[in-house]
Amino acid sequence: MFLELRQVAFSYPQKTSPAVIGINLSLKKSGITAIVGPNGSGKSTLTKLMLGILPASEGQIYLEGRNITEYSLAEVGRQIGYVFQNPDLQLFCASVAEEIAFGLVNQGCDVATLEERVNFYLDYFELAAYRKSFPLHLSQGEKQRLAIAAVLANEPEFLILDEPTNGLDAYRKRLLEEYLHKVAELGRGILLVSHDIAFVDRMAERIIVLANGQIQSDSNQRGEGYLCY
Ligand SMILES: Nc1ncnc2c1ncn2[C@@H]1O[C@H](COP(=O)(O)OP(=O)(O)OP(=O)(O)O)[C@@H](O)[C@H]1O
Repeated sequence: MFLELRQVAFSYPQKTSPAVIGINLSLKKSGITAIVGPNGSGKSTLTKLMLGILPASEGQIYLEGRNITEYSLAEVGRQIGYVFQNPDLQLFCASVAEEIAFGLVNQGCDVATLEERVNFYLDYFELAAYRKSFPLHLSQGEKQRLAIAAVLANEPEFLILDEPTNGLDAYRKRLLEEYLHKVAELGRGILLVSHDIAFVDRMAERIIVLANGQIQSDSNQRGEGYLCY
């Protein structure tokens, strides 16, 4: 298993009830899984636990068989690409092109590959006209596309995307879907957190429903009303 959670719970300080509790979950390295559930059901908290951003209050989380507490955040980041729910928290470079190049430069990517990849992602996500712009001056949908492009450009083995369709119009959503399907076809794993039921319906082969911090259902089956939460 790529990720394994055993009896995981997490409580935010000064909160009386836990944000997530009793989570047992295994994720393979391939395939598209979605986590859905009402506001405040613990979806983002769960993804932050999987990334080691938050420490579990109870239970264990294993990444490729090793306890997540044994990894640095940078080590987890090399294995799991994470698109934040709010792109403003993710974007920090001086220009759009630098934002896409940042992870690749850190990986020691050679100049020719770097240029090719940055140009590819600028083109695919229709950001080429903004390559020299300051990322935080883009529109919400452009920022969202940039945040996604910057993570995809690193070509991580596994991707976690928190509300990736936020701010995207129907056409850009379709482009994202096509790209994520291609990523999945390459054998890489994708975990989507989303309220966008039509998007989840088209993308995910496994759907985990969270309610009150607990897994309410976890299914590959698509029975009638499976997404009514
Ligand atoms: N930094 C924080 N400090 C205190 N409580 C928090 C914090 N972040 C989240 N919570 C609480 O933890 C619970 C789970 O929140 P979380 O953001 O994980 O839910 P979610 O399912 O992702 O919600 P949404 O669909 O609105 O994004 C909620 O009750 C929320 O108020």
